[in-house]
Amino acid sequence: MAHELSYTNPAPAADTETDDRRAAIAYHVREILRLLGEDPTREGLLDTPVRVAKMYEEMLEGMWMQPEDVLTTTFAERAEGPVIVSDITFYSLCEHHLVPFFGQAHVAYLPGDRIVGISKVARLVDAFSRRLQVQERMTEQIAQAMDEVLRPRGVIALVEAEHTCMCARGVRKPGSRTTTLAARGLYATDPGLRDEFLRLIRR
Ligand SMILES: Nc1nc2c(ncn2[C@@H]2O[C@H](COP(=O)(O)OP(=O)(O)OP(=O)(O)O)[C@@H](O)[C@H]2O)c(=O)[nH]1
Repeated sequence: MAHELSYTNPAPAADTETDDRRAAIAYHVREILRLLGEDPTREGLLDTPVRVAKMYEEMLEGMWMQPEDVLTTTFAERAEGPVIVSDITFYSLCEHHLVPFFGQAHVAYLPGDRIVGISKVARLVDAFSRRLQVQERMTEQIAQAMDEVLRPRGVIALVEAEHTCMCARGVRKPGSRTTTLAARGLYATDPGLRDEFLRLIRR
């Protein structure tokens, strides 16, 4: 569905809103601790609710990042071959269980008239991983944003991840990995380019 790829997120909250939100989340975490039979006033748990609130702010900071603000530094260069940024480690938060999934993203593009600063590709992965996510949507969003902002001849994103909701709980299959792939432009139509990409990232 189109809206799933939307990058339109709330604008960053004002400081007072951030403070209010942090206090409200901490309040609810304290209640969860109580419901779990814990004593939230004991020393080890005293600061936990605020820590958890800050953790969500950090792990979800991509919610307030727009791809066009991330893919900022570009240079007028023509490169015939692909640019591949591989093994970009990311941590995301599964929207079904609110536990992490993490792994590596590999992104390649065939530049149009401009190349992008390579660190910006890793920043883009952060912008989409640090949200409540599913792996398929995250992969599509990376490819889509590269395509829309940079207008390359082609782009491909491959994400490999371990989901703690599958490893530490539920079906309990540690070590299982999920791979997702999204392609646009020439990478969507030319199997040879896909094969080259997979060979160059050694998968
Ligand atoms: N496709 C996809 N599924 C995901 C992702 N993250 C978590 N899931 C799955 O979301 C599903 C949620 O299933 P439910 O049956 O509603 O939840 P559950 O009872 O906790 O399921 P189990 O994990 O099988 O115990 C599970 O199959 C998860 O493995 C993801 O990124 N992509």
